[in-house]
Amino acid sequence: SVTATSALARDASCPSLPIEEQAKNVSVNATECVDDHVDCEWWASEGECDDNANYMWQFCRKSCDTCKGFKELKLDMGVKQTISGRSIDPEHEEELKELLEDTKEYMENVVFKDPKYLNVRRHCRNLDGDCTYLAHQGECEESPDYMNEFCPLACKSCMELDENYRCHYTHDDNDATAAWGPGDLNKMFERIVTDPLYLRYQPRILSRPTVPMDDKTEILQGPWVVVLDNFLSDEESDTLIEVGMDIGYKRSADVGRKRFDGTYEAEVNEDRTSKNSWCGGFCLEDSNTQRILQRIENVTGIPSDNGEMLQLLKYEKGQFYRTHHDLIAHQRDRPCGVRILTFFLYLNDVELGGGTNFPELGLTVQPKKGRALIWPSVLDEDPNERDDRTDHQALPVKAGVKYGANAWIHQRNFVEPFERRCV
Ligand SMILES: O=C(O)CCC(=O)C(=O)O
Ligand SMILES: [Fe+2]
Repeated sequence: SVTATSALARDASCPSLPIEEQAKNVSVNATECVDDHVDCEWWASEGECDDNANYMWQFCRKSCDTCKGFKELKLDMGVKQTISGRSIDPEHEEELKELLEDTKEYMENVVFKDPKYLNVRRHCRNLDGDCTYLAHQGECEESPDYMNEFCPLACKSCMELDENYRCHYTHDDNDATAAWGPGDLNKMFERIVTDPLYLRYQPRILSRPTVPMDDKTEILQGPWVVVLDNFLSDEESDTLIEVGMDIGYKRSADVGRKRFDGTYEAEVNEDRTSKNSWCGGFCLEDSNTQRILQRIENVTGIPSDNGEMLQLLKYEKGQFYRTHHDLIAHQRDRPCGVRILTFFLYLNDVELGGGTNFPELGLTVQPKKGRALIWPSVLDEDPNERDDRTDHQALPVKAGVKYGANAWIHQRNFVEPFERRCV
């Protein structure tokens, strides 16, 4: 006999079939309060209205009890659009009205009919009252990053909300564009600690994979952890702290839950009590920042476009970041790839506490103005895989304030997918 579970596994896979397949089984006219598939009632009883809401809410309206909601959603174009009034040139009112009609038509006849919009149709709206006006002014082309996020309906770019469409993953040429293949991590660190160019930073190896036979020093065997002193001048450190103040330090957050459009929420939690600002915009364009990023590029041999914006950190007395790893697993399958290297900068001398501790290695590095601390997040033999040994924490500041900066470097270009909200 066929049990509900096994039959569900075989047949109820329908809701997770490719979108084109799903579309064959249903009528697209979703206005009547009926189920469009004979198995709707059964799927609903198995919890599919929650697990497969995108499909079920639309095509099993009766069983999921979403008839009313669905009709409402169908008409919900988001925030009411300003198409007349003081800020609108009367000459344009007619055109804006037409544009709004056009949008409605797009929503009804494209977004709610074409099966490829299945995953985005419940979310595609105008989130800004000026979307229609902005679209009329050509902003969909001028500022696609803002418009695709806040005005996808007015721009008729609802598909941009679908991460698979927007982010066009390029698994095939991942290896070709990756900063590191197997063995490259070791090569980079070997170069940094032997090239006479970098003697000026007095490189200190705190941990490394293999210790040379004739080396009598007590170097820990493990992942590479290297300190470079005077990597930044005092003035460079001070300037970074100051621009951080100009931007404004805000409570630090970690990567939280995934949103429908493939982006991730920022999650504030008690494991990380510092504040930070992101060095974008004027901070990124600043010649001081550019010089520092160029220096990091020279030392690592990895293009600065593989790096995130500098994250400028501020820890006040008692603040810390508990043990964590910098690698973000979901990024392995994203265009930017995982974080492979942390290039951490200490921007001031801390009175007491505030060291960076690696519990697995029994190592603590004390902050010192201008000092850089470098460690990998991945393994030399497989630079897409996390090296668990480089777990670390920022110990609480016991006296004074600590300023620092994270330069996180990825396998592939980060700048471009960041703009498309694909990281
Ligand atoms: O502040 C430190 O010493 C380390 C900070 C850190 O690990 C991070 O921000 O990911
Ligand atoms: Fe970290």
